[in-house]
This record gives sequence, C-alpha cells and structure tokens, in this order.
Amino acid sequence: MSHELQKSTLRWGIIGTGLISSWFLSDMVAPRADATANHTIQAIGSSSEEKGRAFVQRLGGAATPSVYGSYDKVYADPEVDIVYIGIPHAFHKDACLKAISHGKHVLCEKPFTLNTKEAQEVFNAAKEKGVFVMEAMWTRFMPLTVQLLQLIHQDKVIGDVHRLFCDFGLAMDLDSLPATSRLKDPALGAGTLLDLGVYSLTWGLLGLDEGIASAALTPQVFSAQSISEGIDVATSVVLHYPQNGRQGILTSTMKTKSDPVFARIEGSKGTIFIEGIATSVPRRFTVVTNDAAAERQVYDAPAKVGKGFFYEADAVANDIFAGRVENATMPWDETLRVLALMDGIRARGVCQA
Ligand SMILES: NC(=O)C1=CN([C@@H]2O[C@H](COP(=O)(O)OP(=O)(O)OC[C@H]3O[C@@H](n4cnc5c(N)ncnc54)[C@H](OP(=O)(O)O)[C@@H]3O)[C@@H](O)[C@H]2O)C=CC1
Ligand SMILES: O=C1OC[C@@H](O)[C@H](O)[C@H]1O
Repeated sequence: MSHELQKSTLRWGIIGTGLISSWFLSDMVAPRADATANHTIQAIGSSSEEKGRAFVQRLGGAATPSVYGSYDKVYADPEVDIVYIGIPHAFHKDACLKAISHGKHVLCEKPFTLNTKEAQEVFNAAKEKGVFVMEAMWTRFMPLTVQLLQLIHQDKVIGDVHRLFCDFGLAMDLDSLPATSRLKDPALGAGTLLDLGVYSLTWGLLGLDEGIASAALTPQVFSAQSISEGIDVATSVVLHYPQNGRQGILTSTMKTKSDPVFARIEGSKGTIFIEGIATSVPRRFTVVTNDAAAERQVYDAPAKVGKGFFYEADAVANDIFAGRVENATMPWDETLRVLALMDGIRARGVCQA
C-alpha cells in the first residue's frame, strides 16, 4: 500500500453518486452506539465535480470529503484507504482493477462483476497486490440474517429443511426510464437476475445449506428467463440438492412487487416466514412450528438507526485492521460460486417475454 493505514479509522473513497452511494454514505456518517469500527468519508468521485458537490451537499451531515470530477483521482488519493464502488454493473471490473492497481482496498456493490471470469481477474489482481476485496452483499451481514441462519442450521428450529421459496420483484415501469438507465441498458448489465435475483439466490443458498464457498454442497440448477429488449425481465431458478433432496424456488421479476413476506422456509418441524421492505432487507422473521399448541416466535431486526450498510462496513474495517484480504462471511470463493450459478442460468436458455 502507498500509505500507512490509520488503524483506528477506515478512510473511504466513494465512486458514483447515485442511489446506493447516497444510502451507503448516509449510513457511514450516522452516529451509532453499536459501531465496532470507525469510518470517515475521505473522498467522492463523480463524473463531474459539480455533481459530486451537489451529492455531498444534499446528504449534509458530518462528511467533508475531497470531491473529484473523476474516479481516477479517488484511486490516486493517498488519504483514501478503501474504494466503495457504487456504479453500474458493467463498470465494476475496471473500477476494481484500477483501485487495486493503486493499492486500495475495495468494497464493490453486487453483483461483484458481470461474470465469473471478470471476478477471477479482480481477485487475482487483489491477491498479487495484497489488498482486501469484497462484494457488498450487505444482507449476509445483518444481525437478523445471522440469527436466522443460526436457528435453521445449528438450533434446527424447523427440523430438517425441505424447501425454500424466495422472490424479489419490483414493479418497474421500464418504458418511463431512459434507454441509458442501468435498469434497462443491456450494455450496463441490466436484468433481474444480476440486480434482484442475486438476493433470491443468496437466500436459497444460505437457507438450504450451511456451507458456503468450497464447503458448500453443489446443487443441480434448473432455470428459465423471460427476455424482453435484451434483458431478463423475469427469472425463475430451481435448486435441487441430490445429496438430501432439498429444493429452492428462487425468482426475480421487474413486472410485479414481491409480497412483504418474501421468503418461506419449510422444514420437518415447522416453517419460517421472512419479511421486509425488500428481499435485500429482512426486518422480521416468524417461526411457526408444527406443534399447534406452540406460540409462533417473532424475531425483529434491531431498532432502526440507518439502512444497515454499516454492518458490512464494520466487518470490512475489522478485516482490514487485522490484515486480512478476504471476509469470512463473503469470501472470494463465495462470490465466484454465486456468479458461476448466474453464468449457468444465463447460458441455459431463454424464452422471449
Ligand atoms: N445493496 C443494495 O441494496 C443496492 C445495490 N445497488 C447496486 O449499486 C450499483 C449502482 O446502482 P444505483 O446506485 O442504483 O445506480 P444509479 O443509477 O442510481 O447510480 C449509478 C451512478 O454510477 C455512475 N455512473 C457511471 N457511469 C454511468 C453510466 N454509464 N450510467 C449511469 N450511471 C453511471 C453515476 O455517478 P456519477 O455520475 O456521480 O459518476 C451514477 O449516479 C449497482 O451495482 C447496483 O446493483 C443498487 C441499489 C441497492
Ligand atoms: O440491490 C438492489 O436492491 C434494491 C433495488 O431497488 C435495486 O434495484 C437493487 O439494485
């Protein structure tokens, strides 16, 4: 690395000033009683300095970052420890590689890259440079997710898991969006699988099997995608585990909004219902056992301070302070595994919408 990392505070450079960067930044500057690391917003990189300044002003708060009218200046800023990449999917790989080449650590939004090959290139570069890199799959870091997985896999509150259903649907009026929107333009990596289905797939993988990365079981995958104007507007995936007969039915769509109860996990002793404002943000789950006399158990997320991006950010900071280049909850092999499944789903074939 080109500078000595200040051990007590992780200094973030954010590239892109769209929706996710605004959410991430506001979480980073919000005071929190339960923080396990300190963060500061050191720099913002935008396609224009004016846009970057308006972004900082709009968000207000305590952040007084350097504002640059280019991403390159963020990568080159010696005061920046880590680059947060909040730009369209198609640009993730290049942004990661540029940040890494300047010796920066990287937290890159989901999907990490467009495909496995790109991700492997980034991880190879990170390995060579000795920097930390992680896909920002924030849902995995939320305390409610961690608690849920503990109850399923260690405490076995619903016995043997049989099936898991998960949906992420948003009703998007694609006609009203400009052709350049990241949600519409195939060249930017648009489509439900990479944008929304990655969460349904994540819940399926985590709920049906306690192993991740190389410790995970390999499921058979069946899938169908509805393609319209070059992007998948709906994707359905069935995971089948021949090892134990478990099945996951995992869907994403741009046509309709998911029910607030976005997932259901059925086991030999009961069922768990997961709900939230989006499939990426679980706020509550309910355990209903087959024992008719038993009370249903409701588990809520901790009282809301921000959106919840600080859980992943704290984990990243603590890894970096400890000298680790990967995170145990979202290691490189896990990102590669999810991308490989999505590569296969897209290669498998499609129907016109
Ligand atoms: N974790 C989560 O819950 C969420 C994650 N995401 C992820 O975050 C990333 C960005 O999504 P989101 O913030 O919604 O996207 P937006 O369209 O709101 O913003 C993207 C930003 O990227 C920059 N950009 C660079 N090149 C382009 C281009 N050709 N077209 C459009 N924007 C460009 C722009 O910033 P500038 O002009 O300042 O450079 C723009 O504001 C994606 O990977 C997405 O999947 C998105 C929403 C939620
Ligand atoms: O990650 C996401 O979650 C929320 C959605 O609004 C967004 O399109 C997607 O990128």
